[in-house]
Amino acid sequence: MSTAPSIRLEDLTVGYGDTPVVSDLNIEFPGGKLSMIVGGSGSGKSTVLKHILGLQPPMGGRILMGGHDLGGMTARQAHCMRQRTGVLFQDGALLGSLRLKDNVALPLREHTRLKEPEIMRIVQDRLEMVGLGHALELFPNELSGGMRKRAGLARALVMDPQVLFCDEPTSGLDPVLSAELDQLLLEMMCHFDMTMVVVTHDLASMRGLADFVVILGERRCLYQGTIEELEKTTDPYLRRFLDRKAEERDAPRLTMPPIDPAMMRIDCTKALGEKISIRKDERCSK
Ligand SMILES: Nc1ncnc2c1ncn2[C@@H]1O[C@H](COP(=O)(O)OP(=O)(O)OP(=O)(O)O)[C@@H](O)[C@H]1O
Repeated sequence: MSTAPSIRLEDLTVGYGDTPVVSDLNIEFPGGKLSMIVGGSGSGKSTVLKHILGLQPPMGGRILMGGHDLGGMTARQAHCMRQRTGVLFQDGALLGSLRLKDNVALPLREHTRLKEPEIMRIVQDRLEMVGLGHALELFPNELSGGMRKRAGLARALVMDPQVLFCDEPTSGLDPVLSAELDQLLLEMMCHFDMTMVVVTHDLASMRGLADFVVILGERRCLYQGTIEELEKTTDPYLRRFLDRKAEERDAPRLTMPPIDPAMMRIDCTKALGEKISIRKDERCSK
């Protein structure tokens, strides 16, 4: 049974200035599952993600993570929430002046009191998980596009997140690398008990990965539910999304201890209550 938080959008309207991009979203991304937001270019996928990440205030409605209203949080609660949230940006968002090991270590140095040897152990561990155990000393410009994405994933996972957001993780990758990254995301879902929300254009990824799908278009939510239900739809607009071969979902089971809560700078269990706390067990419970 997953302890990862659900993310609920209630009557959410998002946009810029006075112009709504997507209106009246009522969606619950289930806790411990992998959800995908898809839709045509300009349908508002990134805008919705930006709002869930708290980078923009909503025009209306609210966003709840694990039952906590993001709009009503204290600064301390918001800090804790961010600490438990990983984000994989399209290009990995690595700092060019830092070696890979230091890019991945950044959140641990910022948010924990862990000593350097322990930080390096975790960094090495995460980089090995994404297949970059050999690349600690490299700078971002010495990595391929696929490696940069995997490095960004290692950094997004270094704080043992309960929620991971990915913005177009397979963009710019060829089909083989895309499939490898999909497989890696599945492995990470298994390894970390977390809620993952992925924005994508990639229908093969959607079919291969998603437990829950949201399709945006015409300034609203056109579909929310499972892939299985989506496959049965006769809606002409939605049928356009359904023209690629499904991929096998088969994630290996991995194990690794989480970061000791005593090593966190702020006790988020106290700040956020029981609903959002550092997990101690229940790996791969799905
Ligand atoms: N910072 C901004 N200010 C004003 N309008 C914006 C801003 N960012 C995006 N938009 C507009 O919001 C709408 C939705 O854009 P958004 O990037 O969310 O779509 P998307 O579905 O992610 O598109 P794509 O798949 O092409 O990345 C577009 O009409 C875009 O022009």
